[in-house]
Amino acid sequence: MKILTAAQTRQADAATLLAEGITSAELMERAATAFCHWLQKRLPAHSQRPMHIFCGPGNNGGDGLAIARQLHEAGYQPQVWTLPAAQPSADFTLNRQRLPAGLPCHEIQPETLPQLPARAVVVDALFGTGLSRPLTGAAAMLVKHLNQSEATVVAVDMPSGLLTDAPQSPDSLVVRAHYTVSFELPKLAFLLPQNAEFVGQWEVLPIHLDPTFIHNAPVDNYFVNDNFIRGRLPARNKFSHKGTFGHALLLAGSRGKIGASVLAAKACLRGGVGLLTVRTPAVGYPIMQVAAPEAMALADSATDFVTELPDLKPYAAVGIGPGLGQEHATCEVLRQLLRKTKVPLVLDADALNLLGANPSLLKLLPRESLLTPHPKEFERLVGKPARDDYHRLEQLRTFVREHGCYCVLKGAYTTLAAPDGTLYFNSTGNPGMATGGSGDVLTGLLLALRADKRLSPLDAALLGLYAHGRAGDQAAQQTGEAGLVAGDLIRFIGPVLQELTTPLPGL
Ligand SMILES: NC(=O)C1=CN([C@@H]2O[C@H](COP(=O)(O)OP(=O)(O)OC[C@H]3O[C@@H](n4cnc5c(N)ncnc54)[C@H](O)[C@@H]3O)[C@@H](O)[C@H]2O)[C@@H](O)CC1
Ligand SMILES: Nc1ncnc2c1ncn2[C@@H]1O[C@H](COP(=O)(O)OP(=O)(O)O)[C@@H](O)[C@H]1O
Ligand SMILES: [K+]
Repeated sequence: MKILTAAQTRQADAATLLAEGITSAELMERAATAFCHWLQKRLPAHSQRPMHIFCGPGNNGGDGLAIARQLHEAGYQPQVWTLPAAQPSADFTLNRQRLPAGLPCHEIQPETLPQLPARAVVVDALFGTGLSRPLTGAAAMLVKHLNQSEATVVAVDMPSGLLTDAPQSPDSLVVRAHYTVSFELPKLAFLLPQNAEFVGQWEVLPIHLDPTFIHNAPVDNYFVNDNFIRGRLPARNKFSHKGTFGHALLLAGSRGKIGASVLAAKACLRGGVGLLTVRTPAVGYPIMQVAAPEAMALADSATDFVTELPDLKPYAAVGIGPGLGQEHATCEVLRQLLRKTKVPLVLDADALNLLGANPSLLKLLPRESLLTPHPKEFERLVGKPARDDYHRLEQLRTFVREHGCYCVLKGAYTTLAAPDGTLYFNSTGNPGMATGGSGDVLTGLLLALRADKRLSPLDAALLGLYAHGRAGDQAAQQTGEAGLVAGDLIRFIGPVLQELTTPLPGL
């Protein structure tokens, strides 16, 4: 799914009007109907909860007025409030005129702000994608009032005051919505942690914007949902053998962190790798042999950490990092690996910390390597903290372009950056996965997919992220989010990959 900018969203609206030969008011009606269906499913007309719809002067306010009319027709009894405005938009004016006489509509004045008890439902239709500057005056006062109330707030398209694809100044007022109901495609603002307190739980409803426009729109950002992943994982050929899916090498573990290497190894095996060899410090050798008998273990001559790089000839991909530690000798293993490898690399955890601490190593990074930092590891890699989430995304684009690599910034909506700077925001996963070892599982899974020669680097990374999150979602259904541990993810990897496998064409 593409993520359009605010400007592209306007163009998509215009293209739709042209392609379908409809008026902007008709498109607005479509958005309002979609919103009302959403609300009606959750809040029946007979609930008797007081409802206040706040409308701005533009088309977001126009949406609010059309929503008020439609809800009124469906038996709700909303109160409508409009901001004083010199030049409301044409569709605002049209929908203001279309409000039925029996529907109360007031202009907002400081002294007439309505009481908003906890039972009240507020529809925020003040500003959407057309916001061009921080809120001031009556709008600012109203947003303060909404945010101080305990009412349930549902934002139309955007929480008012939030910019669609750029940070607003830190002291700007933004509505804190519990729900944001948007149209057609997700907005970049919804995907960033710093906006979570405003956006709340969000949803996108289809309003059938022109598919040709969307198809042709050049974008820097994609939202990775089920449709976007379908068709990327080919079915296994009947005559495939273990060589088809590659022999992976994993360098992981140190005393006290052998568990990380076990989690990564098991995830790699469940990810469909043909063969797996794990280089482990001597202390991990018996553990690995017992915990993951399907993997071959190569014991290092050192007891507590990895000091030797095996001969790389047999391997189709190499993963390094989980539980590795940052000993000097281990750093030298990483240096040799970066110098010698001719196959895809997956780098995680301490391998990334070593890269961050030794800039000379970063220069050796082979092109198309896949790095999987969480935000702190990413900060160490680039050497300076991000000003905010938008700046971090810019740092991410710069980093992948400079190093010709793929980089996965982990978190909710884990973000994959491709070497050309395109960003892919993953849609699966849940906060139950914020637990030690989830990242090790991801590394193992990505290693398996990078060893599979049938997959491009981009498809391997996208599939890995999506399947990892979906395994987390399925695991959490059984364990609950709090009860989820990283090991639970592993047994769902196989079934999830099966679900994502492209079936034979139907007859
Ligand atoms: N046009 C269409 O065909 C559709 C538009 N839709 C709605 O239209 C919205 C976009 O409408 P608009 O482009 O009119 O934009 P908005 O309604 O978001 O706001 C624009 C208006 O607010 C003013 N404004 C911007 N920032 C302000 C500020 N800080 N303080 C005071 N005034 C400010 C502008 O001068 C303009 O009058 C979308 O978010 C969506 O809700 C939907 O109905 C879908 C279809
Ligand atoms: N709130 C969340 N929503 C979705 N996924 C999450 C969330 N929190 C963490 N995750 C996922 O869990 C994994 C955690 O990885 P990481 O931070 O490296 O942990 P560890 O080092 O303990 O393995 C990442 O893949 C991340 O995307
Ligand atoms: K809004």
